[in-house]
Amino acid sequence: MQLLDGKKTSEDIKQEIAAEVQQMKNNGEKVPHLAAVIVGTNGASLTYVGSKVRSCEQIGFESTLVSLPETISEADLLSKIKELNENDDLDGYIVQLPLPKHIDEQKILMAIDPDKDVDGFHPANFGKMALEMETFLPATPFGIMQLLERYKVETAGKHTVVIGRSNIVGRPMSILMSRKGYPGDSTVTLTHSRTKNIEEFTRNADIIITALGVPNYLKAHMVKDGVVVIDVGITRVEDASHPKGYVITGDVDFDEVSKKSSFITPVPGGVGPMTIAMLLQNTLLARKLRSAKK
Ligand SMILES: Nc1nc(=O)c2c([nH]1)NC[C@@H]1CN(c3ccc(C(=O)N[C@@H](CCC(=O)O)C(=O)O)cc3)C=[N+]21
Repeated sequence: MQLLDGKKTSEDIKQEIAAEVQQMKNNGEKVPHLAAVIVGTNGASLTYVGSKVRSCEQIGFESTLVSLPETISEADLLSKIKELNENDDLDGYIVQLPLPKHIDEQKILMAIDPDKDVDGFHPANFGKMALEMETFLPATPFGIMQLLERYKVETAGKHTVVIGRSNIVGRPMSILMSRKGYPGDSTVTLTHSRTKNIEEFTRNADIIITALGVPNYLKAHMVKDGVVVIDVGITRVEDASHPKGYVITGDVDFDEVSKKSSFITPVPGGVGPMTIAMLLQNTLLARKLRSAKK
C-alpha cells in the first residue's frame, strides 16, 4: 500500500508556484492576486479560507478576504461580485460555498467573470472542461488528477467508480477521468444516492473516488484487492478527547480499506491540501492569461 500524500505533494506544488512568483517579481511583473468571498461564519468555511490566505502569503501572492454578514441580500452580494469583476488588480476569486439559503447560489456563480473564476464553477468553464479545452479546472478534481499523475497511478482502461454527483466534485471528476489522455482514459461509472446495489460497482472498481460526506462509509468488503482509493470526504466528527473537540473523518474506513489498497489518500492530509494548492495554480494561470491579453 502506498499513501497518496496530499500534504507533501501540495507543498511541492506550492514551492513550484513560489519559484514562478519569484521570477515574476524579478522581472518587475505583477504577482497573482486572489480574493475569497465568505458570507457568514461557518467554522469549517473559516478554516478553509484561513489556510488559503496563509498559503498566499507563503508563496508570495497578494490576497484579499472579503467577509460579508450572513444577512447580506442577494442584490448586495451581486454588486460586490460586480466590483470584484471590475477590479483590474484582482486576477481571480472564489465565493465560498455553501451560501445562506436566501441566496441563489447558481445566480451568484453565473455572475462571476469566467476569466476570474478560479474555482471553475461558471457554466462557461465547466463546459470548456467537458470539451477538453484549456480552462480553470475545479480545484478538488484538479488536485486528485495531480495526485494520480505525480504518483504515476495507471488510469487508462481502468474502471473508475465515482461516488457522489455534486457539481463541485463528483460530476466534474467523472468527466475528467473519462477525458482523453493521462490521467484519464478511464471507463467511468458515476454512482449516487439513487444507485441500486452500489457494491456491485465498487467491488469491480480499479479506482474509487468517494465524495459523499458519510464518515467511514467505504468498508473493506466493498472493494477488491489492489484498488486505488481517493477519499474526498472531510466531516468533522465530534470527539471530546481531542483538543479541538472534533476529528476530521473521511468517507473511507481507512484502517480496513488500506489493507486491500494499492494506493490510498489519508484524511486529513490527502485531497484537502491539494484543493488549496490547485486553487493557487489556477490563480497563477489567471494572472498569466490576463497579462497575455493586454
Ligand atoms: N467556492 C468554494 N470552493 C471550494 O473549493 C470550497 C468551498 N467553496 N467550500 C468549502 C469546500 C471545502 N474545501 C476544503 C479545502 C481544503 C480543505 C483542507 O485542507 N482540509 C485539511 C484539514 C483541514 C481542517 O483541519 O479542517 C485536510 O484535509 O487535510 C478542506 C476543505 C474547499 N471548498
